[in-house]
Amino acid sequence: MQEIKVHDKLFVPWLTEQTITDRVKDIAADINNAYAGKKPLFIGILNGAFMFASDLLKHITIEAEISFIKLASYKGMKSSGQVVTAIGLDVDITDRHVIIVEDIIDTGKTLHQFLPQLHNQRPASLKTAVLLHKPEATIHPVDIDYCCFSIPNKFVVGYGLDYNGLGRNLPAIYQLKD
Ligand SMILES: O=P(O)(O)OC[C@H]1O[C@H](OP(=O)(O)OP(=O)(O)O)[C@H](O)[C@@H]1O
Ligand code: HPA
Repeated sequence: MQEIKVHDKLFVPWLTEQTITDRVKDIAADINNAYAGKKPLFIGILNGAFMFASDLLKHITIEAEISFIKLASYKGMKSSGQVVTAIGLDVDITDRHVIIVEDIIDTGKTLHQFLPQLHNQRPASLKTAVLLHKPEATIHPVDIDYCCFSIPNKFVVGYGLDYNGLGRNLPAIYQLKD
């Protein structure tokens, strides 16, 4: 894999497509074991989680449902501090076993704000499956139940994650070059 340019910035390879696939399969197997017979409802957070949610669900072999909501807060490489719900939830989650599918926990602001709103709707259980976590950047605590990769506090693109709209279609993950 070679370094790439997205808008004005250079990015270096960080996680290959194969590395991601292997780990996503492991997480799916853990969820299959934990949720057999519970018909979980996966909720993917758009836009960033579209690729992770798609690949994860391909390896879910138990009965399950998926829906999506759209939350957004990032402008360029910075959190705007405001989490906006652009498309809301169209399913009743009361008494359901809910698994939130998110591409990245960075500052933690997005899920820290959103999870209590879901708790209020009284799901039977509420857990999180996250592709990437930046522990050094997380200042708003979030419980992560299934985490694919802990990564350093550097901006990343690819596999659903963007820099100002570009890079989401890359099948691997790249890190901002120093
Ligand atoms: O932990 P945080 O600091 O809140 O960052 C994580 C959030 O930021 C990104 O969303 P963004 O607002 O960029 O929207 P997008 O998913 O449409 O790219 C990402 O998809 C997470 O939802
Ligand atoms: O490192 C990141 N890359 C892309 N989008 C993001 N949203 C939060 N952190 C990131």
